[in-house]
Order: sequence, then structure tokens, then C-alpha cells
Amino acid sequence: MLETRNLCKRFGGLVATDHVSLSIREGELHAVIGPNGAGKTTLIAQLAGELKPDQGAILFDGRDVTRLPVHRRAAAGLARSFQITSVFPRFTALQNVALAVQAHAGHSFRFWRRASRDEALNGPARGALELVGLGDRAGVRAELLSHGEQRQLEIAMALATGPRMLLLDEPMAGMGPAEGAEMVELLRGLKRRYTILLIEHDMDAVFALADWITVLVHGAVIATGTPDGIRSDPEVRRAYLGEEAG
Ligand SMILES: Nc1ncnc2c1ncn2[C@@H]1O[C@H](COP(=O)(O)OP(=O)(O)OP(=O)(O)O)[C@@H](O)[C@H]1O
Repeated sequence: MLETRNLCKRFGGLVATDHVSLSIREGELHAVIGPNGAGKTTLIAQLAGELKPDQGAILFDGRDVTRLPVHRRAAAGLARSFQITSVFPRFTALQNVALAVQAHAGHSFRFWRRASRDEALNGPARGALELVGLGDRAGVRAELLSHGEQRQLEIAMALATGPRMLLLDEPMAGMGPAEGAEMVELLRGLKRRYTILLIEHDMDAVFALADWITVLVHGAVIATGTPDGIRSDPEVRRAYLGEEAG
């Protein structure tokens, strides 16, 4: 469903993405792991269209999207989880998700009568909140949600745009063990229904969820394989997992 071919991105003399070729099949949860500064965020930013690669190609559904802007990729079904900075703290969870639905639909709601417009936005917004387990928190202002619930809200906002593939950048960041476990369950529920690319430092979560793992070091892919294959790969253990892998 998503493929990169020899993707390269440099920042001055630093090679942040070094000839990365990835292939992510439909319905699969594919994790990208690697030490700090390995280039994970830079990679996801290129996939989402926020950063232009210097070289290489990105194909989504067989179509070359390398030069498509963010909103055209989103319209094609490739969605990056919203960052907390794009959440309006004083708006309720439902209002935030409804805004994401509206932003995705563009101007097509402008001519609707208010009541039907509100229902057309709130219906899908409610559905997305249910999917992430925030159904009963719809009326709560975003600023009053717990940290974990705010991350769930970001995912609901991405789901509200009707994507087929989700790009998730560290959804467990800053979470305690209980919130992290809830997020793992949430992602397990989204798996298969959506194709997911997950960047995550929490190795327990990665090994519990991923069908396929790619390891990046200094911008380059050093290994790609199943969780069992990656866990026992001598180069990965040397370069990254170390004693973490047991
Ligand atoms: N806009 C930028 N300008 C210059 N250098 C950058 C820029 N963005 C990232 N870098 C550098 O590119 C390298 C890769 O960074 P990136 O944030 O993609 O790594 P990461 O794997 O996501 O790290 P982390 O796990 O810490 O989030 C780092 O050395 C970083 O300092």
C-alpha cells in the first residue's frame, strides 16, 4: 500500500534519510524503530508531505505521491495523527473532531443549513471518538482530558478524515504504564481495519503490535523483518536493542 524507493533527505552535511526503501502491505502494522536521531520523524514527515525528499520516490497505492502536498495526500487516504498543537484546548473533544472532519471536507459544508451541517460533522466525529474509546468524553473540553486521552483524541481526529493508512509518531510518548497499555489495546483494535506505520520508542508495545519492523540507524535501514527476526538479528542487537532484547 505504501512504498518508498531510495528516499534521501539531507540537512546540510547530515544525512537524515539515507536511501530508505520500505514496503508496507495493506492491513499491516509496520513499526519503524531506531535510536534517537535515527531519522524516524524525518521519514514520517516526508511520508505525510510536510518535508520534501531530496531524492527517491514515495508511492501510495501504486501512485507516485512524492510531490503531492499534505492535503492531497490526506484526501488520498494517508493521514498523520494530529499533533496536540492542533487541538483547541477550550473546545470539547467532539468539537475538535468535528473540526477535523470539516477541515478534511473543505468547503463542501458551507452551503448546508446549520442543523444538517452540524449533524453531518458530529455523526462521523462521534464515530471516531467511539473508535478510540472516548465516546463518553465527547462533551469534555480538550484541556480537561488526561494526557492519555489527549493522545486518543489526536488519533480520533486523524480517523475522522476517513483515512486508509495512519502514520503515528510516538503515540505512547509521555504515558505511564496504564495509559500505555490502553493505547496498545486501542491500536490493536485499529489494526487490520487500517494500515498503520508506527514510530515508537516503547519496545514492549512495538513487539506486541507489529507485523513487520524496520530498524533505522543514522538514517539508513539496517534490518527489516518480523518481530522474531528483528529480536534475534545480531546487527540490530549490536546497533540498537543491546541488552534490552534480553
Ligand atoms: N529541520 C532540521 N534541520 C536540521 N537537522 C534536522 C532537522 N530535523 C531533524 N534534523 C536532524 O536529523 C536527524 C534525524 O532526526 P529525527 O528527528 O528524524 O530523528 P528521530 O529518529 O525521530 O529521533 P527521536 O527518536 O529522538 O525523535 C537528527 O540528527 C536531527 O538533529
